[in-house]
Amino acid sequence: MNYPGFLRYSLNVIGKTTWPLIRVNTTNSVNSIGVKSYIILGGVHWLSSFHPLVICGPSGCGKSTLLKILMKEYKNYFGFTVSHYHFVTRHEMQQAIEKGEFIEHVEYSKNLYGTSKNAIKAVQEKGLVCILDIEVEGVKNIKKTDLNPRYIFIKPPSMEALKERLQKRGTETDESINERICRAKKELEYGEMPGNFDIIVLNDCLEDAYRELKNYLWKCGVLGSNLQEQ
Ligand SMILES: Nc1ncnc2c1ncn2[C@@H]1O[C@H](COP(=O)(O)OP(=O)(O)OP(=O)(O)O)[C@@H](O)[C@H]1O
Repeated sequence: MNYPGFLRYSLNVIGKTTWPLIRVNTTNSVNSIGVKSYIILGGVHWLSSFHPLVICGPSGCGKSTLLKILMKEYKNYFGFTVSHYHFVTRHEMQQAIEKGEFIEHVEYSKNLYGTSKNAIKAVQEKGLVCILDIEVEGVKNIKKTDLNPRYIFIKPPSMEALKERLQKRGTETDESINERICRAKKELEYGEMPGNFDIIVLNDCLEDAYRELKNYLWKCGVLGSNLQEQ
């Protein structure tokens, strides 16, 4: 069983030093001398300082699908915050934006969407890695802040495949699909520009895409090195 957020500490584990943070899974982990437990040598750091993850990609590329699998496999690691429409009046939201309460915000179809600092903080205070599923414009805004997340771009195999996925999902009208496809072209341009994202995951075969995403999360330390051994 994975420790819930508050119990996930940064530890120095016998036989190896893990940094900056590891997640301990006592039931399955065996350390270098074959003992199924850990001794805490280092200090305790809350995971709240951990880099958030920004996940971005054209509508229909499979962001939610991949995140659902990730959150199912690592139940107590991630907290989700979407760039959401706030159920307040437009005026109230504008005031909050002016006060600097939002880390990013964008306007689509005359609605304001945004991710508030409080929403991120609430996830981090639970000791979870905060996942932000946001649009390209939101990514651009986040890049101006000191949030310092890992940037992940999910890319569809082709425009045709993207359109087919949106049609099959059955959530959009023809008009909305066309709007999304139009927007996708610009988003792909931005997503594929070198330096804009830490990783571009091609979501053609879902299994391969998930493996690539997970490998990256291991590589950048979001998923702890001790878990890798299990
Ligand atoms: N690799 C894949 N192969 C085929 N279909 C896929 C694949 N990944 C996701 N899908 C399907 O494509 C559709 C769109 O996926 P999903 O809803 O996850 O996209 P999204 O990027 O989260 O979209 P939005 O930004 O609009 O929320 C879903 O019906 C999903 O089941």
